[in-house]
Order: sequence, then structure tokens, then C-alpha cells
Amino acid sequence: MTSKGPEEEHPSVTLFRQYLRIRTVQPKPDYGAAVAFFEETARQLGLGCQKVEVAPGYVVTVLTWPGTNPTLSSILLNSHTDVVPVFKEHWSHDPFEAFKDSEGYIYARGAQDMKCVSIQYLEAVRRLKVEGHRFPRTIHMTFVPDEEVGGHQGMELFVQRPEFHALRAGFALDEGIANPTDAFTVFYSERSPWWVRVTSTGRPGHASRFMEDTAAEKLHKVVNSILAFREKEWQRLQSNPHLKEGSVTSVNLTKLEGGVAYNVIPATMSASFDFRVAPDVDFKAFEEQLQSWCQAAGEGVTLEFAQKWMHPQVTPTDDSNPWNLTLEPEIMPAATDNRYIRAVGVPALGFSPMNRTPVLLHDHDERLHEAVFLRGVDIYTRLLPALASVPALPSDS
Ligand code: MET
Ligand SMILES: [Zn+2]
Ligand SMILES: [Zn+2]
Repeated sequence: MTSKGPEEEHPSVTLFRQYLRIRTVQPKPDYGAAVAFFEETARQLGLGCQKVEVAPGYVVTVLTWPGTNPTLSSILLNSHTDVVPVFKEHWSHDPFEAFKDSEGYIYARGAQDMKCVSIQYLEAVRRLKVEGHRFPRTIHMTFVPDEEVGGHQGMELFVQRPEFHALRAGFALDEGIANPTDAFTVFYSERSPWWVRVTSTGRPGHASRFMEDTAAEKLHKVVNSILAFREKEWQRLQSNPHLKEGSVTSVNLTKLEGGVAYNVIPATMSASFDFRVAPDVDFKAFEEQLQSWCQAAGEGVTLEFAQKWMHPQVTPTDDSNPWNLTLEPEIMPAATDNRYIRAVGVPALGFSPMNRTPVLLHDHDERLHEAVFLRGVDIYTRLLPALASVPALPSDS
């Protein structure tokens, strides 16, 4: 599809751009506007709409298209409504204007992660309804808050609620990542986020002296150990063409804190790391490794976890998967709400239908071509009837 002038823009693209303009940006997302948007869309599409407040101010909106056979488990289409912050000065266009350039690229925070997917679900359902289809299985679309900061006030709470169990989800889809090639990637598992802060304490004093046992020296040792591990994992990935990013453990040093003045040796310094632990890692041994790096650095070096996911799950994609999808399966390098869905026993895949698209999630100038977006609607329009027509499974009874 070629790009068109605004007067002849595809209505699905127009709706997408409207949603992109809602400022659901962390750390203060306008969730109220997003919920109102989905309520209005539900009204237009003739879908059931339920709002579940999982924590004060944190609403999960559930849009439902009932199936013809209520004994069957349902299809859950999940998407998060929040987006990560921007460095506005690095953007070519206002990230909340949803500017479309002459080639058809739509620039906006959330264009890839994952406001595209939310609207693609809705537009696929709209088309199928307009064409008069009904399917045996119920389709639920959940629009959840808080994913980008860990999902603790979103999906983590929702999966524990009676309203979630009442959905009787038998299979779920959530986000994936763009693929620059012709292929689409489907994620059957994900790495576990471990956010670790290492705090080092030591002798303070005048910064002109060769003070012994300083916080900085010891922190430096831990940083070296962890960055050496990073290099090792990076080399492992580079040297084996069969390994994908999600199959090795990554780590980045993301924060350094401490100190008050150039000439005062601080008594405390800390370093924060974002680990993404591969699903086949022995978690207990890995935690012991982290502890031993701290101990090797000297006295008074401790670590604490800000996130520590301990339940990696794998959704089968081989012949034991009765859903019979054709997939190019990978392990998700990042974390998504699928980890909460899988942890309560619902098989779930990560999929964002964006091929021939550079990976720009969380980046400056995040953008998506309108033709890729519209092809994604086509893909769900073919995928949803297949999913929602899968005959009864042993797990349905
Ligand atoms: N989706 C975000 C990420 O992968 C936040 C998940 S919480 C660890 O970084
Ligand atoms: Zn996301
Ligand atoms: Zn994200």
C-alpha cells in the first residue's frame, strides 16, 4: 500500500495515530484518557467492556467478543498502554504528535512498543465483525497499565484476580519485537529481568590521601567482574551463529550513584545493573555467583534486587502445541507481561507483526510505516479466526 494524503488515510491508521497522541508516558501516564479511548472504541465496535481496577488508579480494560461456544476456553489478546519516556531533543518530530512523513512513516513513542498492536487487535476484530463472522471461542482484549515499570500494578495483580480467571484464557498473545528482514519473529519464552543494585561501603576521608578500603575501589572490582561476565556472554553470542540474543544472559551497568564533593572520599557508592537472565540458567548458582563477586571485592559490599523474576516458562511451539501455528520461534530478549500470563499456566506467545522494520522500541524516532501497520491488521484478521476456531482441547474441559 502506498501512502495517501490525510484526506484519504485509512481509518485504521487514523485510529492508531489518535491513540498515539494519548500521553500514556511513564512516569506519569494519562491512563484515564486511554481507558476512555478503549471504552469509546468498545461502544463503536459493539464489544463488551469491563474495567478492573487492580490498584488505585490502575485500571485493566477488558473488551470482549463472545464466541458461539461458551464451553471453550478463550483467546486473550494482551497489550500494555504505557510507553517509556523520551529525550525530546533527539527526535525529528514531536513524539506525541504521531507525525506521518511523506513516505508514510509514523513517528511516535509507542509506534512499535506497543500501541500498534493494541489497534491492530481492535481493527482486525472490527473487520471480522463487519464481515459478519462469529467464532466458537471468545476473544478478550486486555489493555493493561504499568508494564514498562515492571507490571507490578498491572498484569502481575490482574492474573491473581477472579476477573482474570473468569476470562478462562486458553491461549494468549502479547508483544514481540520488530524484525528488519522479511521474517516475523514469534517469542515462546523470555529472559528473566533481574535488576541488581550493588552497594559498597568503605572508609571516608580527605580525597588527597591514599586511603585504604574505599567504597569506590571495591565497587570498581564488582563492576569489573560483572562487565567481564558481560563480555564473555557477548563473545559467546558472537561466536555461535545458532545462538540468538535471547539465549544468552545480558547485563548493562545503568546507574552509578554516590559522592558529595571532589575532595571527600564517600563512605558509600552504588552501581545498578539490568541483567536479563536466559531461561536455561541455573538461577540459584547465578545468584551465588553475584554474591561471590561482591564478597571477593572486600568487606561491606552487598547487593539488593529491585526486580527478580524467578519463574521462566516456555510455551511449547513444537507438535505438542495443539494450536498448530507456523512459527520462527525465539526467546524474547526483553521482558513482557507474558511472563505473568505464562506463570499462571496460560500458554502465551509474543508477536508484534512488524517485518522489514528497524528495531526502534525505547529509541529516539520510534516509528512504523503505515503499510507495515496495515499489513499487521491483515495478519491478525487471518490469525484470529484460526485461533478462535480451534476445536475443543483436553485443557478446555
Ligand atoms: N518491558 C520492559 C523491559 O523489558 C519492562 C519490563 S520490567 C523488567 O525492560
Ligand atoms: Zn512493550
Ligand atoms: Zn517497552
